[in-house]
Amino acid sequence: MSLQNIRVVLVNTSHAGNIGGAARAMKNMGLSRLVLVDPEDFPSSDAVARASGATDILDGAQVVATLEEALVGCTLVLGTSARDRRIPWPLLDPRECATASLEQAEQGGEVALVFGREYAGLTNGELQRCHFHVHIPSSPEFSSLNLAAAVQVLTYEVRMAWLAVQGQPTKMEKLETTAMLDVQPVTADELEHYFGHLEQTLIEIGFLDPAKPRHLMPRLRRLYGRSGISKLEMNILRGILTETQKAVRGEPHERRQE
Ligand SMILES: C[S@@+](CC[C@H](N)C(=O)[O-])C[C@H]1O[C@@H](n2cnc3c(N)ncnc32)[C@H](O)[C@@H]1O
Repeated sequence: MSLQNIRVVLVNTSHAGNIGGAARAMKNMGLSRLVLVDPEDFPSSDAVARASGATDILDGAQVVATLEEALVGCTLVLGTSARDRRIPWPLLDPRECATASLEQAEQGGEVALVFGREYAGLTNGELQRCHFHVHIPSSPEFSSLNLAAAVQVLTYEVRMAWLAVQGQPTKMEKLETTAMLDVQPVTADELEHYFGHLEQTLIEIGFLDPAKPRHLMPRLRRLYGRSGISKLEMNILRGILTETQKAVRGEPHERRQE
């Protein structure tokens, strides 16, 4: 499972809440290996609170004293930065970063996604330890994301790349039964039954005179034909017709509960 070869490294984080937020983001996206370089406040109840259930990631986090220790065994190191640095460096966007990470991990390599301090980011020395720099293309006027939000963006891209490699869908496939009915179009025969029901009801309420039908039904057919009606919508319309018929016939009817 290649995602296990990708670690998230947080360098010298000040706010424990951001560690929790990063853990939550990682777990949401299927990543599990968190490495903390010299965190200011960890373990911490703030981290647990922000992790919102991703406490297994916090419990399993490796705490080390230096970035060198965090990068032991890594064959690809990607350092994130909110701003341009003085020395130009090979730069990837988050999508390219995810593809490169997955390719490396699929080949059995070890990948580190490195994130900097809340107030100062990564130092130039730390960035120079990275093979590539990654910049999230945020607004140039306000380019710095919250640390946990930056982790979320990169891990999301990793997940999308991973799903593509696995051939797994990125859309929810199994809809609830009601939701299925809401998107499934009605068939021609269901529509025919509906038109029969509609015509009968229009006659019963006195809106359609079968002796002089004019062009009412063809016009209504044209109207419904344009609407791309779903099975659920058809069920609602059929229910309205049934209740209308009961009302004109003086039969008792049930109040509909939505
Ligand atoms: C709050 S930012 C640090 C901002 C810091 N003033 C700086 O100039 O780098 C904390 C960390 O989030 C990540 N980050 C925030 N915005 C980012 C962006 N637009 N692109 C890439 N990483 C970003 C980086 O890891 C950064 O070190």
